[in-house]
This record gives sequence, C-alpha cells and structure tokens, in this order.
Amino acid sequence: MEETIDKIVQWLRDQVKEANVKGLLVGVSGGLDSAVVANLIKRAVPDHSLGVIMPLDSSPDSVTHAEKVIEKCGIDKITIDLTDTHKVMYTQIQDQLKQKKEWKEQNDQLSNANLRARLRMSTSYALATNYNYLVVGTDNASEWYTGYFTKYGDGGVDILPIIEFTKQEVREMARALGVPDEVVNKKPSADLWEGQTDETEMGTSYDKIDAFLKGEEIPIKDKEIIEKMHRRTEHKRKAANQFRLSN
Ligand SMILES: Nc1ncnc2c1ncn2[C@@H]1O[C@H](COP(=O)(O)OP(=O)(O)OC[C@H]2O[C@@H]([n+]3cccc(C(=O)O)c3)[C@H](O)[C@@H]2O)[C@@H](O)[C@H]1O
Ligand SMILES: Nc1ncnc2c1ncn2[C@@H]1O[C@H](COP(=O)(O)OP(=O)(O)OP(=O)(O)O)[C@@H](O)[C@H]1O
Ligand SMILES: [Mg+2]
Repeated sequence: MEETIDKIVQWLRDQVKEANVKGLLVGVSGGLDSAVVANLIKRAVPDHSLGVIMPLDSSPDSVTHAEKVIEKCGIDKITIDLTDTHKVMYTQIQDQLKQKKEWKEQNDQLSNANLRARLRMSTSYALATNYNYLVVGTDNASEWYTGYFTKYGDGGVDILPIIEFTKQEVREMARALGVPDEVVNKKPSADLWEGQTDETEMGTSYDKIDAFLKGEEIPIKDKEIIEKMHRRTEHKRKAANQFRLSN
C-alpha cells in the first residue's frame, strides 16, 4: 500500500507541475474518499494543500468528521456554508417550475440533491482560481463504473487520483494514511438528503460492485443493477457530443 501511495503522491506532484499551478484543493465531506484525497494532497504539496468544508443542511457529524480529518492531516481549511445560498436558489427554481407546471414531485429530491453537488463544484472552482490550485476529485473505481456521482457536480473536477481503486482499496489506503477510525468505518453517504446511504439508494453494495470489478461471480440481481447503472451513465464518462457540419 505504501508503494501505491507514493506513486499517487508523485503523480499529484507531476500534475501540479504540468498544470503550472501552486497547489491542490479538495472538498472535505467527513466521508472516506475525501479523507484519503486530503491526506494524499498533503503529502504531495504540504504547503499548498487546501480542504474545503461546504456544509449544506449537513449533519453535525459530517462537519465534525471533516474537521477532524483536516486537523489530523494538516492541510489548510476553509469553511463555506452553502445552506442559505442553496435555499434561495432552489426556492426560485421550484417556484418557476410550478408556474410552468413542470414541477414533478418524483424529481424534486434528486434535482435538489444534484444542485447541492453543483454548488459545491462552483465554490471549489471560485477558490481554485484565486489560489491558483487544481480541484482534486474523489471518485473511486466503484463510483466511476456505476456513474454514482453528479455530472458536473462532484464529477466536475480537474484530476482524479483514486479513480483506479475500489471502495475496499480506498478503505485500506485510508487506514495506511491514518484517517480517523470513525471515518474509515462509517457507511458511505452522499449526504444529499437526510438518511441517504449509497448502498440503499443503489440497491446493491460496494462489496458486490468491487467483486464484480475484479471479475468475481456475484448474484445475478446485483450484476443486473450494476450493468444497468453503467449503461445509463455512459454519457457522464465522456465529453459532450459535438455537432460537426462534416459528419
Ligand atoms: N444519454 C445522455 N446523454 C447526455 N446527457 C444525458 C444523457 N442522459 C442524461 N443526461 C443528462 O444527465 C443528467 C443526469 O445526470 P446527473 O445530473 O448526474 O443525475 P443522476 O445520475 O440522475 O443522479 C446523480 C446520482 O449520483 C448520486 N450522487 C451524487 C453526488 C454525490 C454522490 C456521492 O456518492 O457522494 C452520489 C446521487 O445520489 C444520484 O443517485 C440529466 O439531467 C441530463 O441532463
Ligand atoms: N459537506 C461537504 N463539504 C465539502 N465537500 C463535500 C461535502 N459533501 C460532499 N463533498 C464532496 O463531494 C465528494 C463526493 O462525495 P462522496 O460521498 O462520494 O465521498 P466521501 O463523502 O468523501 O466518501 P463516502 O463515499 O465514503 O461518503 C466528496 O468526496 C467531497 O469532495
Ligand atoms: Mg460522502
């Protein structure tokens, strides 16, 4: 694991150099993936690494965990509370949709949730421009394959250092990096609505997704869910389709 970590850290340094920037920032949620990335950027650019905490109706636990992660790994911290911003924006969106008779209850939670992820992305880029840093993403192999992220939200980043690793491998990396136990052991959650957990929403588990990605046999029901998620999210893993007169 240490060897893998060293390789990622070196790769991060190369990215900073190639992009001709000063450092790296990551949104720190109190969850596992961002805790690992926070530690990696600290190792890569110790004096120019920033963790951004962006609460948005977040549970107090998430904020406490995020602060603990940042304190333990020693990166700089900025907290920007997006609760009010989101409320103003989403209320207007909802009102206009209702006026146009296009508001649909079944879409409300998801569009609300995705707006949260995109507000965090916008905030990260506003900071990145001023610091002259890159925005580092936290997607792992399991999330990338299933498309379990918001397009241009948490998916809107400059570089992806842990994209090749399954959730289980990221957890092992977290232990090696000294991420606090309560973060390593908690259930993965996008924290986009109360009580949300990744596994309940997806209808399968990271253990199953990880096993599938390693080519192991998993129950047909889980295989079908994973393949369906993968097919439906193909558009998120590539650039936008472009019209060409010559086509
Ligand atoms: N074929 C196609 N070609 C091009 N674009 C296509 C498309 N189909 C949909 N689209 C576009 O994509 C949009 C749907 O994609 P998107 O907006 O991403 O939304 P969607 O995939 O529906 O939802 C995002 C999922 O990721 C989860 N998530 C989000 C953020 C963080 C985390 C986490 O683990 O922390 C998890 C969230 O809970 C939810 O299940 C559509 O509104 C449409 O604009
Ligand atoms: N409250 C928050 N403050 C800052 N960044 C956040 C916040 N919530 C989400 N993010 C960003 O969105 C990313 C995607 O969330 P996701 O839940 O997949 O990762 P995680 O919380 O780090 O780990 P886990 O999947 O184990 O919960 C986070 O890694 C983080 O960069
Ligand atoms: Mg999370």
